[in-house]
Amino acid sequence: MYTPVDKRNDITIDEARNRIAESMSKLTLGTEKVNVDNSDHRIIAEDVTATHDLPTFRRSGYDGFALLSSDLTSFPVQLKVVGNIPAGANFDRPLVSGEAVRIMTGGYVPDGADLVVMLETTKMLDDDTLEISERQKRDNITQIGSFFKQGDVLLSKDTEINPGGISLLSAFDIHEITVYKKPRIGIITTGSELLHPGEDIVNGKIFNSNGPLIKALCTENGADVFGYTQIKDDPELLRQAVKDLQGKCDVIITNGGVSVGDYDIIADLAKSADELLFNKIQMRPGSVTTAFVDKGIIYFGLSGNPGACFTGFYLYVEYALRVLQKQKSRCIECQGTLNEEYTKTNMYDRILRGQYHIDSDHIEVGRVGGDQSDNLNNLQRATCFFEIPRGDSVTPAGSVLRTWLLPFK
Ligand SMILES: Nc1nc2c(c(=O)[nH]1)N[C@H]1C(S)=C(S)[C@@H](COP(=O)(O)OP(=O)(O)OC[C@H]3O[C@@H](n4cnc5c(N)ncnc54)[C@H](O)[C@@H]3O)O[C@H]1N2
Ligand code: MOO
Repeated sequence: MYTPVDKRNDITIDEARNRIAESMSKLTLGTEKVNVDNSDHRIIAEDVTATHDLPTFRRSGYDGFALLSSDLTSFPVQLKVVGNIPAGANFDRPLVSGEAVRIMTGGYVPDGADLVVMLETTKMLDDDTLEISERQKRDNITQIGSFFKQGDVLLSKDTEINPGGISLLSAFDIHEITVYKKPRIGIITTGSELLHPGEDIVNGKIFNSNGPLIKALCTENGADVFGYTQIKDDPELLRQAVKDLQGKCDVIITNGGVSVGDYDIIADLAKSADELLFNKIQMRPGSVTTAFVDKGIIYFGLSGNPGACFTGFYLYVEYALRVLQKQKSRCIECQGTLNEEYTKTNMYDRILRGQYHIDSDHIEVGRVGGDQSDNLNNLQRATCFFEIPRGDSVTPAGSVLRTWLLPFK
């Protein structure tokens, strides 16, 4: 029997994101220790401080000679070369007036010496006599603690570590750091039309392309996919799939079944949840994207249509995962200039999958592939979204539009 459609309360993209941010900020991720070598893109859970000054010794910035600046009063001046200090070597006595040592970049500047003269501005008169003819402008010495003093914060809590940070920690011989655990995600794809990999194609059935899309996007965004399942449009199977994930996941992402059809089982689950965040957004595609909280887990119900699923992930799930990890979205919001007229109109803002080019003074955006929400021919190629404002007028070329540059593209 036909069931009347619920009236949904539609909200803007920004309002939906605000509701997500508020809910995500109530979740906390545990912490764990990881090896620094494996910490790229992990989020540091406590300040990491310098265990010692850096540099730990006065270091030569150039290949040349270390000497006492007080010896350079008149020119030319001759000094006796009393040793050689390659990088890594020690020099066990203070240098005294009239002496110089050959030194390499990174070499230990001996006590007493307060100046390194670059090799290019020196002359050897014989095997151990050095002549300097010019006044020196800089001492060319990197002083102890000039980069970091012991106790300085190297990387502060909630920083996303990158290879630069890994190198910094390695410079202090720090091998292990405390990071937040990765968000644990469960993915449930729904649809009686979905084939399993390797099955024969038959009328009405399709391969599941959104499941692998969501899985890859979660992984790319620093989450651990704990569960992944594909079920038919059956509320009992959904209940079982949710039960299997409860207690193991921070976030459950479902796909399909959020619209108003007879088999939209996620829409029904959302209705009985502890808190509905939204189930209608003033955008296309993905207007039925849904989010709710139930038993401490945050659910995102992404649309089944591939274009809508893709768009919904970046605008809401990526954003949520980043908020959960105390980071800003990696989708860079900016203004893009439309490269050609767009004639379709809609009652909701339309988020088009596009490509961008950075010109000298602006970012140009244009469509790529089809704009229908069931068309997946541009998911690989899309590098940005841009927003065609709602209304009934054509959007002319040159319009300046809200744009999001997509990460890892
Ligand atoms: N009467 C109405 N019908 C529809 C409305 C509406 O407002 N009133 N909204 C339309 C819009 S817009 C969208 S988007 C879809 C959203 O539907 P659901 O999110 O509930 O998704 P399904 O109905 O389950 O599937 C839609 C479409 O996507 C395909 N699909 C599903 N899962 C996958 C997958 N894992 N991989 C690839 N493709 C998938 C599915 O076969 C359908 O073709 O509802 C419209 N209808
Ligand atoms: O919400 Mo649907 O994806 O617009 O076609």
